[in-house]
Amino acid sequence: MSGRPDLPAWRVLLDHVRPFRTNLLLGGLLSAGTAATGLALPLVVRDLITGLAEGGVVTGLLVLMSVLVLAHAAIGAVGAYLLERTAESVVLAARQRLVSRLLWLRIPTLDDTEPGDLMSRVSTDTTLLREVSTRSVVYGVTGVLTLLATMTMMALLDPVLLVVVLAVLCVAQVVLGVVVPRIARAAEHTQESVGAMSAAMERALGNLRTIKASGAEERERDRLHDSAVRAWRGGVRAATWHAVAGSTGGLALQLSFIMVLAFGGARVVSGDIDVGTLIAFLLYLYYLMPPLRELTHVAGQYQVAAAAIARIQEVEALPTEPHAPPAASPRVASPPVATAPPAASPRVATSPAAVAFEQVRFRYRPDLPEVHHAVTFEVPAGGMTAFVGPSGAGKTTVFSLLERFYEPDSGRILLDGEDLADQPLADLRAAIGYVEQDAPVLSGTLRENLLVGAPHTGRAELTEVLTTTRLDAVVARLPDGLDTAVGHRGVKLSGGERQRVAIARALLRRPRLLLLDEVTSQLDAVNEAALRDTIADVAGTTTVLVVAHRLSTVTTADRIIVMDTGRVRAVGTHPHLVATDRVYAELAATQLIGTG
Ligand SMILES: Nc1ncnc2c1ncn2[C@@H]1O[C@H](COP(=O)(O)OP(=O)(O)OP(=O)(O)O)[C@@H](O)[C@H]1O
Repeated sequence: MSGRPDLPAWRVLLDHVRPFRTNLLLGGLLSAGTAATGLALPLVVRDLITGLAEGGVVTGLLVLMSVLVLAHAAIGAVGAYLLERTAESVVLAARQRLVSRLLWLRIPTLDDTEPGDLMSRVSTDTTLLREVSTRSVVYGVTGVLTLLATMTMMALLDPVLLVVVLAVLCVAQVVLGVVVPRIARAAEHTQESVGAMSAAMERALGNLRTIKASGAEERERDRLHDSAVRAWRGGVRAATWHAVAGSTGGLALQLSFIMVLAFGGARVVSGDIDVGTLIAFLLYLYYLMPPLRELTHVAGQYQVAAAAIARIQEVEALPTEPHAPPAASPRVASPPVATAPPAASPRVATSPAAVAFEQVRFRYRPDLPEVHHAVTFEVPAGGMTAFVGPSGAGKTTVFSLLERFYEPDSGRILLDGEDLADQPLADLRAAIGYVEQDAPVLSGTLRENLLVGAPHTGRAELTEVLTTTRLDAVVARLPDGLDTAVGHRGVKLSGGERQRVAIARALLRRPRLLLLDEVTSQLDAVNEAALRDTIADVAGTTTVLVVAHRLSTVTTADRIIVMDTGRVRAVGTHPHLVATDRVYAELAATQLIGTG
């Protein structure tokens, strides 16, 4: 399946339908079979009536009629089921492909998109493929075949009258040529508005507390109503053009009828054709009506689907990260822990990683100022290293670059002396435990949250991590323990509990490199001290990098890297920096932690 946005919609549609062509063909044939059994029925009825009138035995015909009725119903049901199933399968495949793409989107791409809009492409736009991918294909094909067959019969009867009909239909075609693109534009507009509405909805419901606290419900409601009205307007416009297209087709046939009557009458008078031919021709003209109506409808449907396909194609064209599962579990330290089972301790089986930045320059987007100006530092394997410095200095960016959420513009980032750019992404991320600044917790149960990155964790290991992060008391307090649902973004937990859940989640991955971004900001003094002990413990077997505003968390660090406006200003231990670095000394002084 191609994600090229320049492909015409019909090519993309064919790509979507191709995997299901056998079912589609079968469904189409069964639909034709249903029509055939339906057509055969009147003939049997005619024979039956004739047979009855002549006093003959009609048992056979009655049986045949029953079989035809049953076959008609059964074939019709199976055909409809197959077509509907195929349509659902087309939608399912499109949704699965989009989901697989969205989860591997590159973070810079995600920074520039609205999640709600992307969600509406997966849920709403894919639904629009349903109708057009099966029914419309079948009706389109049968419509064209019927049209050609009928026109052939008309040509055989009187080619001159056929030319008259075609002339009228050509005029109608010109009108349709104007109308159909307008349906497309209206559909495009509707889908965009539905996307905007989903984005606004996601923004509102995802931040309802902030909106309520800011008293902004009415403004948000107006914004949502606006999007809904825009979608409605697009829908109404599309319906209007659909109606114009439908009546143009009908009108063209009525006009053809009048023209054929006039021209045909003249040809009968002049003796070119007989009355019977004219009547047969007029009957065929009426046979044209259903396929023409179907084809006009299909053209409209196609335009709506084309708008949805364009939006789906945009997602398919978004850049994604390469994805392959991690090669193996994180690198094992030598000698491996042979005496104790691996589940006994979450943190002894891996070897710590060394990290280095070499002249790293980075900006988030080409139009934004540089965030890292030749950042250089080295962190040996093991121990704890803290990043401190004013807000906006580029500390979190160090972590984002280590996770390869973004790529540096120049310079190198090394893990154990190997350039990150040369390491498979999945392996790299498997080696890193990352606790983000706002400690995100996913909706679901506490257990799901803890095990999201390490689903095969043993009970002993989980219990140990819960104890280390002091979550055991929290779990004991919760009504369903680990199986308690934590709510959207973990709203049912306190800020400090969320931070500890995020830390436990990272520890359970047994990282070789642990990145902790502002993880003590919401902890009370007791829990902060406990976490300090945990970090010190972890730092024995894992390289721990910490971003901290509170210097109390980092005074015991093995080294502190002071960053300022995208540069490394100084590196050293707390006492060394207090004595030698003005910015650090000021930070230490303002936080009243003493300078010793
Ligand atoms: N996704 C992003 N897109 C664009 N600019 C960004 C993005 N993330 C951060 N920035 C900018 O990059 C700069 C450095 O941000 P960073 O988060 O690394 O700073 P920080 O030192 O961690 O700050 P803080 O201590 O406040 O968390 C800031 O000016 C910020 O506005």
